[in-house]
Amino acid sequence: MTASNFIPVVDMSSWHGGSTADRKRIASELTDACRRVGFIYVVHHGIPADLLEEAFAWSRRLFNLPLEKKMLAPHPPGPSVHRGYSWPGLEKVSQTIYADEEKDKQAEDRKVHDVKESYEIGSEELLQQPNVWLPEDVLPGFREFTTKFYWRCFDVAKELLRAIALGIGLDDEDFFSRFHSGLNNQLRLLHYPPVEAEKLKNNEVARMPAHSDWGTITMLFQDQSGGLQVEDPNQQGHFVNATPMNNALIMNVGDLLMRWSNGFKKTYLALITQPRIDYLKSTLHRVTLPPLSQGSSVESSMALSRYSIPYFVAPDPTALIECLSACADTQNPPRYPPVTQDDYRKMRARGQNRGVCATGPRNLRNILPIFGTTRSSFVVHSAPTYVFVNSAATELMNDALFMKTTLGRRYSTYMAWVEGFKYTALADGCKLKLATDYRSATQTDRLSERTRYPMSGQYYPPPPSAAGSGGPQKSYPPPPTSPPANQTRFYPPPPGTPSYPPPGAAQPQPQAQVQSPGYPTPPHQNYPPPQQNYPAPPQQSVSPPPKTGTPTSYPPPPAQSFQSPPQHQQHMNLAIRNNGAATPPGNAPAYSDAAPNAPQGYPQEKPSAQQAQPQPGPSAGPPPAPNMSAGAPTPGQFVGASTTMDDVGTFNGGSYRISHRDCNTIVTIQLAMGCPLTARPGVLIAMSPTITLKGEYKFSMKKLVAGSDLGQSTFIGPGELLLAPSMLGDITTIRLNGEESWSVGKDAYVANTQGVQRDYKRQGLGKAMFSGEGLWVHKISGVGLLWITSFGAIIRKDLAEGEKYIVDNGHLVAWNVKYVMERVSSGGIIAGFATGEGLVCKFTGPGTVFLQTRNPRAFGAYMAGNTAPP
Ligand SMILES: O=C(O)CCC(=O)C(=O)O
Ligand SMILES: [Fe+2]
Repeated sequence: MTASNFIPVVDMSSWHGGSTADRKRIASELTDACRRVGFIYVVHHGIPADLLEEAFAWSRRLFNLPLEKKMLAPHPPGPSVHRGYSWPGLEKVSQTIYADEEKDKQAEDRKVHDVKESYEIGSEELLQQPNVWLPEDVLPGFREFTTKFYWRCFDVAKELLRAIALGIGLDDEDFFSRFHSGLNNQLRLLHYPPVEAEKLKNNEVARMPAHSDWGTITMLFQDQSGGLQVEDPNQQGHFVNATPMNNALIMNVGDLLMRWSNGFKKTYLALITQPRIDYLKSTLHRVTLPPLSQGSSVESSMALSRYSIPYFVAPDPTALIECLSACADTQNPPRYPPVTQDDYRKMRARGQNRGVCATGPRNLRNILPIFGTTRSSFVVHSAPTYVFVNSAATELMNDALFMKTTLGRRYSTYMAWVEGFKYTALADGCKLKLATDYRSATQTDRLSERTRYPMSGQYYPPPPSAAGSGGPQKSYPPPPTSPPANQTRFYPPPPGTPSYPPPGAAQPQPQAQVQSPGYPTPPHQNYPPPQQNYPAPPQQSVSPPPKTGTPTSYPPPPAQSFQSPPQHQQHMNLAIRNNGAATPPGNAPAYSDAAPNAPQGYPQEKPSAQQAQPQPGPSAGPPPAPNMSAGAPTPGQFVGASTTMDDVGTFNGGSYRISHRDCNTIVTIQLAMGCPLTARPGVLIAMSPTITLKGEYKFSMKKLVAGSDLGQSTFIGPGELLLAPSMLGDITTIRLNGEESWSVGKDAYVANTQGVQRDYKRQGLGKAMFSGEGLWVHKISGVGLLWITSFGAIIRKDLAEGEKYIVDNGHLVAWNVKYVMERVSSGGIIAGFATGEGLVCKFTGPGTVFLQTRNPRAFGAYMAGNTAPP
């Protein structure tokens, strides 16, 4: 079958200004083609040929730039922002569904990189996805042209959406337009470099594997090279050429229009339902070897360079895509739960980039090993939704992603993301019933984005210049040398919170790397801004006590007058917020601007855009000086390392993101080729198959006491790692600058980058040691990043020179301060904890102490008390 008689052609010339009959005819031709094939050549669409030529000329100019220039606008890590330049091999498109017996084939396929480069452009209005532009002098005029072209394409898109609304039979021609302000579309410039035809044919490399698009419609412009193929909806797995047609655009239906119209993907649902034919199809398509010219053989041919420009039309992020009543009836009830564009996009993006397909049910089985559940089988039924663990898999009908988290030793939660909604179940034996089916989930289980989307990252192979280093581990090609063009952006606070101005001209600058070996640094990042601004402490004082009654007079607080942290740091206080009532009366000590002898902060290895903004956490720069009143910090003066916002950053050879900080914290680490990372055994939850793992055990006498605490796992990139501690708590990053040594509690150590040294030591307790109990800690020094975990939230306390502070042992996480350990008897300052008495540590500044808000032992005792039989 040839393209011309397979993909219908629709001529829009009499759409504009045509009679009602003309418009109805065009609308029904278009919609009919959407029903039968899902792909349509649209001619006389309204974009002039010379404008299209110009667009291709800009694309060629862009991709002809040297790599290091293109890397000045790198695609940010993670699936949430899809903008800027993606180098060959970065993205792996996949949607193929494999039968169980084809597992090996699928694993093989995932190793095949997509040989394409692309540049994604969105609207400037979509703040969640800031554009990543090249510096203007690298390609003057590029930004202006592509922006203009973006909006020109949208004009055409609006007409196509109108025609579809009319063709479906909606009374309201503007129905779809109302969900499309245009800000959420995406213009994609694509270049497929020349490649040996034989390699493409043999699947040694790919151009773009079969997939459906995620939005409402796609308008695709392609050059004359060929290679685009569309699946024949009547013959699964059979693809036909979408031969280039001069000046035509190819329109195809995306998943969201399919869902709106109660459409189907034959591949998934035809097996279980008899689909009606009148649904709009989101058809699989791919880019592969173009037809060879007559007489030439695959062995001797090259697939030439190919350029294409898709324009993805998507509803606004919050638009709820629900089955249209015109497309459902009692025989054909809605097939898909409502979903917002943003939810759906994220679900697809996750699968797309991780090499895990988020929409193919059978791919669940490929996901399971990633989450370490190789011995379990999961079965998902549509309604009610059940998950069976350790039982035989039968049939999978929903699109789902699973993740397992462990709560202590006994309980596991299994979370399923089905069609973008989260289900949670607690294992009781081997059978799990999910909490909700999707209908109730849509109303009651709309959890926060962070909770619903656990996979924060994706595997980014290093840029091509960095690949293939076969040499010794420490010698890697240099990272890209400049930051993305646009890093100055003011992110408005959420509604209802006071807003503080953005940090002045604090644009992150590339900074010399602190660590010695040079790994290819992942591209500089434009992370989303912190989500929250916290209100400033109120200015007013609490009213003085009433004059009547026995006046009680308390001695004034010690004369110490510590200085206030800079204003923005006060706002970052998350651990204890000043609600006004606790503000000390007017005689509070005077504050000045800077603390003498305040401990020095940790140098940034590489500042990120986010780090230029006020943010909490140890990586946010020098610790603020404490603000003391009556010898204790004034409420509002703790610097909470605790936060629910993601902490993101880079290090030499990788990047990290700490997310899900609602007690389910994970750290996602991207490692460049050859970059090592050391972690505590057991913290791994998932990793890319490209990571190599070296288990290493330092055996010594210490092991007798240290047990597994001295063991370590070393992971070597490239790829992604997901690490999580076993406790319910947070994770914090400490940047080590080589000049200090940290003591880290037995259970607090999670992982560190190369350059960090770790030992396990018993603290010299001197006369304070008693009853054989000691305090074993990790002694950590060197240069690099260290990740620690807490039970509960983590609080950072910075101590000025000579400042003293007492902390219960059970709440200690890490410190770099001198300390003295003491036993405090029952009724002492630590009274009230489950142990009744215990060790406390008295610290003397300067330095920093990290505390955890919960005491694991106390919690253990509490749990034991509550789980004992009555
Ligand atoms: O390059 C092409 O022709 C197709 C591109 C495509 O399908 C996509 O980017 O989704
Ligand atoms: Fe596509």
